[in-house]
Amino acid sequence: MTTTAAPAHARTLHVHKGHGTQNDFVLLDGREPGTELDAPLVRALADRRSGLGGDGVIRLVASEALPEGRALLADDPRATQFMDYRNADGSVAEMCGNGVRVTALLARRLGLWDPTTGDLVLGTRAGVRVVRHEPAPGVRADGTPEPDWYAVDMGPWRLPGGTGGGDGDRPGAGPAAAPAGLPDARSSVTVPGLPPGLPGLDVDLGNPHTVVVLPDEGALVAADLTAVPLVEPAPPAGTNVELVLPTGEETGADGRLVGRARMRVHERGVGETRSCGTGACAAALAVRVWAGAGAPDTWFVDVPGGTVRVRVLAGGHVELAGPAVLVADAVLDRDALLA
Ligand SMILES: N[C@@H](CCC[C@H](N)C(=O)O)C(=O)O
Repeated sequence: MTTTAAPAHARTLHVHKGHGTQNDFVLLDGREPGTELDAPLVRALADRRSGLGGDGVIRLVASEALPEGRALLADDPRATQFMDYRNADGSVAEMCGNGVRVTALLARRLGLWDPTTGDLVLGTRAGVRVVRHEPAPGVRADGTPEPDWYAVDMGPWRLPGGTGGGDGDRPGAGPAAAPAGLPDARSSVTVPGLPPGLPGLDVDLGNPHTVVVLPDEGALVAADLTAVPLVEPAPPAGTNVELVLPTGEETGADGRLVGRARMRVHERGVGETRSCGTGACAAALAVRVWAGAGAPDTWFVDVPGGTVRVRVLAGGHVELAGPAVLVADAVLDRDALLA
């Protein structure tokens, strides 16, 4: 006699879909049953043909539900919520800058965060991240407001050798737009469409990045990011590769210098995406390091999906700000999704 085991999970799965500058995510409310993530479920949700589609999948979950969350809570009892982030290929990543903003918006929608009462303190595998709400920066041509922005203290950044952020890490290696022969280059990066073996600077934002500064727009357009770039020596846990083109500096409203750069990115575990928040931070930091003394502390980074702002903060931290948007609530057929 055979018996039919009861399904381990409900046959439906309630999810949310959102993006930050078109870096898009499927999000789940960890309070709902059956939302524990594993690689097959993540891949199915992120699939753009047979699933809902996304660059990553995020579960907003009580920190006490995960070992990584419990470890954070011991150090910072404010971090009661945790961003469990996975790349589209099912791999676990330490951090996602755009994802933090969209997770903050989800926490707000779910009534788990009220920005009028204070900042959101969110646990991640890279540590605690503090999120501040910024009102919509402007209105669109049709008069409707742009989406609200969220500014995230992304914590400390690190260059090769474990050095932290700060002025002491700016050797003044020369103009940002002239990367050849930079003494800070620690990796050699080969991307189809570009000359082989370009110098790349490794920047740690909690997750790994390798930044290549390009000389002109032609190179930015010509780069073929359909395949994983070759980075040598091979980073042990892989890396996200940013191609960045500094496009100018201007004086901001407060009289301080503001830099601007364009970026394309190949994300570890995903492929080319239309934005990467940690990548934008890495790109701005690399350009600033290479530009040397007097380079701006604030950068606007233009990506295919929009614009984010990166600010170097005192104490070796960096801040990422940009929009967050939720576009859908959906109920999926779990069996069909995983079939
Ligand atoms: N899109 C994210 C980064 C996501 C993780 C990355 N692919 C990795 O594996 O490190 C961002 O906005 O930072």
